[in-house]
Amino acid sequence: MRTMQVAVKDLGVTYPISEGTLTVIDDFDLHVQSGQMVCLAGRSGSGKTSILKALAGFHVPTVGSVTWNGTDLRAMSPAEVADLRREHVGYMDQEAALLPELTALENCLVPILPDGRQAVRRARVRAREMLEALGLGERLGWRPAQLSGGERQRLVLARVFTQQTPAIIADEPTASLDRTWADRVIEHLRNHAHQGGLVVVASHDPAVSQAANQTMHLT
Ligand SMILES: Nc1ncnc2c1ncn2[C@@H]1O[C@H](COP(=O)(O)OP(=O)(O)OP(=O)(O)O)[C@@H](O)[C@H]1O
Repeated sequence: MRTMQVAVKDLGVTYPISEGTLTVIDDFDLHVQSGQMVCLAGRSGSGKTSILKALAGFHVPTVGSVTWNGTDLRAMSPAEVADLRREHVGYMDQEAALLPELTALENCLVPILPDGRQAVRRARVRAREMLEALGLGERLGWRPAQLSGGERQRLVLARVFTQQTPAIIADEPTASLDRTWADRVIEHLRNHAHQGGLVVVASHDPAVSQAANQTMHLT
């Protein structure tokens, strides 16, 4: 697995609002490398998702920098950032953007499509394994609307693991899961780090924090 490291330096996140700007994150620093799982904890609205989105390059920081393996995201074109996410930094969203017309198995293969037929064939085997491991073996041909909230969340996780990116960024990956499934998902994320992956998770779940090497509490 490719070695990854991410350095966040003096990060500031602001949003334009009708009264001017809202500063959500100010002067935030973080350093994570392969083999580590880091948890971002803190009250709702403290800015966890904003940090994860900056890490994944969904918005370029106005203040400070995010650097993956020595390359500042600001020096990368939008296409290069998209490639970074597809090949190296898998992102699992709270809103779980799944394509409604595609089955669970097909949804897992979407990020692999640009890699061509052979890669998709290989990924199909991996996708099945991940879906089975996450309790969706009987749901391979089902569409997202036919799944429960917790099943959809596990499907998004299966998709991220199918991508086999060395880094995984996950936003509240256990939020819709019961304790048993939440613990299994945490185990998968921890194993990814143990096997040399890099994991950053935003979570309210104390079990995620316990499994992580480091927890940063946002206020
Ligand atoms: N696009 C936006 N425009 C304006 N304000 C925003 C925008 N996105 C987020 N915010 C505000 O930024 C703050 C931080 O939001 P963020 O989603 O990062 O918090 P969070 O810690 O992940 O919250 P939660 O635990 O509830 O998911 C919130 O007060 C939110 O209202």
